[in-house]
Amino acid sequence: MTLAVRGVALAGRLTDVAATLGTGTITAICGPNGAGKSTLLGVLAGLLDADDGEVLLGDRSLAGLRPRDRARAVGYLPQSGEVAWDVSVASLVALGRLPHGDGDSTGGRAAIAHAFAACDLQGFAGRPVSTLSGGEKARALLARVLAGEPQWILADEPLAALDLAHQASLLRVLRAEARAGRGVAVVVHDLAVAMNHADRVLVLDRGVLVADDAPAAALAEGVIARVWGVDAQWVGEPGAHALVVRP
Ligand SMILES: Nc1ncnc2c1ncn2[C@@H]1O[C@H](COP(=O)(O)OP(=O)(O)OP(=O)(O)O)[C@@H](O)[C@H]1O
Repeated sequence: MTLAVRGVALAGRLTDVAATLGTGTITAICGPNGAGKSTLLGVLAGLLDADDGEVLLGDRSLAGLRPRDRARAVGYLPQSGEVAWDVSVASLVALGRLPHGDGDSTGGRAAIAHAFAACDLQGFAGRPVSTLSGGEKARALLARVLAGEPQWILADEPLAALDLAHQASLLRVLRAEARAGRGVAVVVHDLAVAMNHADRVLVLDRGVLVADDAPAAALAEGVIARVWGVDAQWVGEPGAHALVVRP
């Protein structure tokens, strides 16, 4: 089922943005600081109300869904991983089953176990969240999203706090979730990650969607020069590109 924005506008943040995201794929949302990436993700998640336009899940308005149905459909991982209560990692991840109300059922427990394994959290179950490092907490918060088995995973800079191995592992997890039929949209600053791992890239510039295409086209050197104002060159091969920035 598609997730789409139509003519979305939010004063000073987004201007007439329209895009349709498909399940089974990873969409990267890129752009300079302040371009509107987090705002767009928040609108797609139904957490931010746009001044104009609408968000559609399939042919239904996201805003018209009951909160529980919306939470089952869309899992959102915010940029800043604040946890209001100092619960254990096990309790935090189990919260992902809240929209299903089945944390104690066989299916619920299996989903939680899958999320723990996917995020490499074995051994952390009893730890209070306040004692985790930044990267460990980021993995616990992602596990909460995965435990909910949402149709859509919307993640705001999920790689930012992760070391190299856990970045690679997270990208594998997101690819597996996409292969399983979910839709994945991630905000990323690392354009090489978007180039090598996304199926599609949206580029925002000052609130305007300026590219919506396969990575090689959306992140062409000319687009990077225009949007980021940086003289950069792609080197390497498809799937293993690196971006060389000329000073
Ligand atoms: N709550 C808010 N109220 C008003 N303006 C906001 C609010 N949050 C963000 N903005 C502004 O909206 C614009 C887009 O912000 P947004 O956080 O979506 O950008 P971003 O592309 O995610 O940036 P970054 O890469 O720095 O995280 C920015 O100019 C920002 O200052």
